Amino acid sequence: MRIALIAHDELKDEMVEFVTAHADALGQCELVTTGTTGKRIADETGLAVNRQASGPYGGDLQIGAKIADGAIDGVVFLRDPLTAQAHEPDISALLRVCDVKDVPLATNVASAELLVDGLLGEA
Ligand SMILES: O=C(CO)COP(=O)(O)O
Repeated sequence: MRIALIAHDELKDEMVEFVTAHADALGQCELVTTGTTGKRIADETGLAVNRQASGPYGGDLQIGAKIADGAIDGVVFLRDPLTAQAHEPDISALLRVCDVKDVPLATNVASAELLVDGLLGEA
């Protein structure tokens, strides 16, 4: 399975916590991340990640392109619902292409648990 992991700054601690809790299952996957999220995950969980650019510098679009290519099976995108992002158009494009390609997308930890359970057979 190829899983994309992305978190806005206020949610990065939650992302590291989530990945740590599911390290066995996620460790079997190819993990694709945006830049800073991936650095946190790699440094703090030891899992290997394929880091793209940071979100504000095109990382969301790079992951969106992989989704368009059929190269991603599921996306966990812990979005900050309380902070405006300068690269909101890129974020919208990523969310949209998930719907276009019918790729499972979780935007909070509760749904991310279900996504991991559904795709990887673990909650
Ligand atoms: O901004 C992001 C997603 O929109 C995440 O990017 P970083 O992981 O580089 O912080």
